[in-house]
Amino acid sequence: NRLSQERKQWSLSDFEIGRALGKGNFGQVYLAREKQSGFVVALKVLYKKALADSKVERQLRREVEIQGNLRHPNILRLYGYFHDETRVFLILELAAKGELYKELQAQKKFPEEVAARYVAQMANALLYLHGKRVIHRDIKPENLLLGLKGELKIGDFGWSVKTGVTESRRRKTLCGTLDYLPPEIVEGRSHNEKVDLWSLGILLYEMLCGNPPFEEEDSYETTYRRIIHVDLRIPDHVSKEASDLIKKLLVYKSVERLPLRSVILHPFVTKHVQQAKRASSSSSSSSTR
Ligand SMILES: Cc1nn(C)cc1-c1nc2c(-c3cnn(Cc4cccc(C(=O)N5CCN(C)CC5)c4)c3)c(Cl)cnc2[nH]1
Repeated sequence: NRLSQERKQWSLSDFEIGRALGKGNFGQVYLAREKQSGFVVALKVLYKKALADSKVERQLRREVEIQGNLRHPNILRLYGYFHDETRVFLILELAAKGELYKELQAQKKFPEEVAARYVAQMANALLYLHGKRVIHRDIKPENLLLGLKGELKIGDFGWSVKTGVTESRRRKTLCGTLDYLPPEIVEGRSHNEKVDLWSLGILLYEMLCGNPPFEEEDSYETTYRRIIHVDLRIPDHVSKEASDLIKKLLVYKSVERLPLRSVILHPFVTKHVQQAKRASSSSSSSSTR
């Protein structure tokens, strides 16, 4: 479609703006329709003043650079961007069913088969990202959206980094909740793409239990201590397969965390999720029935 034409100079007059869909730290997101093609998008409006005050321009540039080059069904497309004197506009794929965290708030917790489907979709998206040497670093419900068929879409790359072979030593300014951060980040040590495996474990726990595992009522220090001690308590209502997968992801030593390929093949996932048939098995099977 026209939107994905590279290097088109977009401007606000190319769009009809609809209702506000949601808002975040630096701006709002509106439903919008590109006038020429009628293509409906989500237009994220960010205020330059707010971005400058919080020194996140570099982060925004990285977000646009990274997300603009990604193509995956479980990653929200960034079609392009433009700016005027006071605002930056990101032209994003519309996730028809909105924000995952609102769904999680409404339902308190998800049934295991729903959580298993989201874990499989996250694992596939992370396999794709890590294959391109991108670490997301901020996997949590607030950054996840839902497409038309209820499929999960990673919607925010504000904290992602493209790393070379060496581990990323970038210090993460610890703003917001610690809940999803792995020990190596809260302890300020070097970290690599295995931070996303930890966050996937936290996400699975929160989807099944309704709260992240190390959450403490407004006590940063206690959360910090529970993370570095991996002080994990899994409620009895969680199945043994789900509990096993959580324990294999929430491991202090990042090298010992279950690799993504094993996550996709884990009994908790295979019990609920029909894996895409491997090409060889489907083509080789002759119809004997
Ligand atoms: C359809 C539909 N129905 N409803 C009720 C909502 C939707 C819907 N929303 C979106 C949205 C959307 C809207 N707001 N948000 C949340 C939002 C909005 C603006 C900025 C942020 C933000 O700053 N973020 C950075 C911090 N992390 C934690 C978080 C990100 C975050 C996302 C997008 Cl991007 C794409 N498709 C959508 N579809």
